[in-house]
This record gives sequence, C-alpha cells and structure tokens, in this order.
Amino acid sequence: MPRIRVADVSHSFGDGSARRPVLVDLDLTLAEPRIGVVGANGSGKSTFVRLLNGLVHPDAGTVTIDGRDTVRDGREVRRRVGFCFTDPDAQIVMPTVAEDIAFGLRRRGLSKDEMRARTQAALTAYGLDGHADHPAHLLSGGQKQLLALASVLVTEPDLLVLDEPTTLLDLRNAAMVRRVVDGLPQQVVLVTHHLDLLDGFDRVVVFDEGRIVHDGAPAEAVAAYRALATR
Ligand SMILES: Nc1ncnc2c1ncn2[C@@H]1O[C@H](COP(=O)(O)OP(=O)(O)OP(=O)(O)O)[C@@H](O)[C@H]1O
Repeated sequence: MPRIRVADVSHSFGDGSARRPVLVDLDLTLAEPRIGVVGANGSGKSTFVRLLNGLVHPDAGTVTIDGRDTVRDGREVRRRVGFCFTDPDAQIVMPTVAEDIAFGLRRRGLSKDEMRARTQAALTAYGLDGHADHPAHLLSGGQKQLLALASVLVTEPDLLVLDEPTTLLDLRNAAMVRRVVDGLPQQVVLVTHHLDLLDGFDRVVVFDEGRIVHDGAPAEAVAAYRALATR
C-alpha cells in the first residue's frame, strides 16, 4: 500500500480580509487499504483529498505519497494517484466511451495494440462492453460514474481517491460502484455522506471546520460524526 504522509498542513482560500482557513494543522499518515473521510458540508473533506494528488497545493506543510512530494513531484504523483470527482460529467473528456477510457493511456509509451487491449479489458471489467462506441454524455448517471472509474483505473494507479462517488446515484448504481470499489487491490481514500459505504473500512477520519476531530474504526467514527451533527 502507498504511504500517504500529510505533515503539518494548513490551507486557506481567498485574499486579504476574505482569507479563510479551510484546513488547519493536519498531521497524519495513512497506510491502510481502505480509508474513509466524513464530515459536514464545507468541513474541508474535498480540499483534503485534493491535496493527495496535487490538485490543491498546501499553503503550509507537505504532502507526500510514498515519499513523492505532491508539489515538487506533481507529475509523478498524478500518475500514481487516480482521482474521481463527484460529478462524472466533469471527468468525461472524449466523445465516445472507448475513447474516453483510452484518453488516460496516452503518453504512456504504449503500442496501439496494447492501448486497445487495455481499453477493451476496462470496458469488460466495468460492464461497459456494449457501450464502447456510444456518446459518453448519453450514458446514465450510474454508467457515467462507472466510466469515470474505468477511465481512472485503466491507468493502474497505486492509490484511488473518490470524492463522493455515489452522491448522484440511485441505490442500484451506488451498490454497483461499491462492489467495484470493494474488489480493487488498490489503496482507496473515499469521501462520502453515505455512511453505510464505510462498513469494513480500516480507518475513518472525521472532519469538522478544517480539523480532524476523530480518527479510528468506522463504527466509532460514524458515532463521533453523528454526535457532532446533533450537537
Ligand atoms: N477553490 C476554492 N476557492 C475558495 N473557497 C473554496 C474553494 N474550494 C473550497 N472552498 C471553501 O472551502 C471550504 C471547504 O470546502 P470543501 O469542498 O473542502 O468542503 P467539503 O467538506 O468537501 O464539503 P461538501 O461536503 O459540501 O462537499 C468551503 O467553505 C468552501 O467554500
């Protein structure tokens, strides 16, 4: 498993008097296979996970993935850390499903045959076989989320970061995404408001106003989060 090190990290958004701290003095190491991130709206969860692939550069402190700094070694980090956004439309970049999956493989020095084979394997693995040449934007919400996952996983990242991947999905599609995620060999960091997704996770961190206020097993963490929400 990759080792995520977040060392003395703080981050603010805005300028001048509008400057607001969003993450405050975070210091933690994440080496478990399944890590959940929960907390109220605006508590800093997305900003936190965006640190992990260098989408956000910390104002203070450092973030490293297996010793690679997300700022200094950004390219290398992005290659190893796959990221899925809540809204899969934000991630679809090519007209057809197969082209979208293949897009992630460009500039990897693969032969055309290899690219085709890997794309085909991803289409099959994520139940998108029959949709290879369909316009990606016409897929259902659940299929788009699977496409977003497939397009990231085809690149074989060491770490997968999922920011609320089931928020837009019905129960059936949420269960499908869960099954896919459960079966992955990779380390997964998952932000979610669907607390049942965290059953069986190794560790869950609870955010409140930019700080981690609980860090432990899922049942305790969820209880701590519920207590915060009813405070
Ligand atoms: N690019 C940005 N510019 C300015 N402010 C931002 C930016 N990104 C996030 N923020 C602010 O930082 C705070 C934390 O946002 P963040 O998206 O990390 O929270 P969250 O816990 O993921 O929330 P949610 O559960 O609603 O997705 C919010 O107040 C948000 O408005």
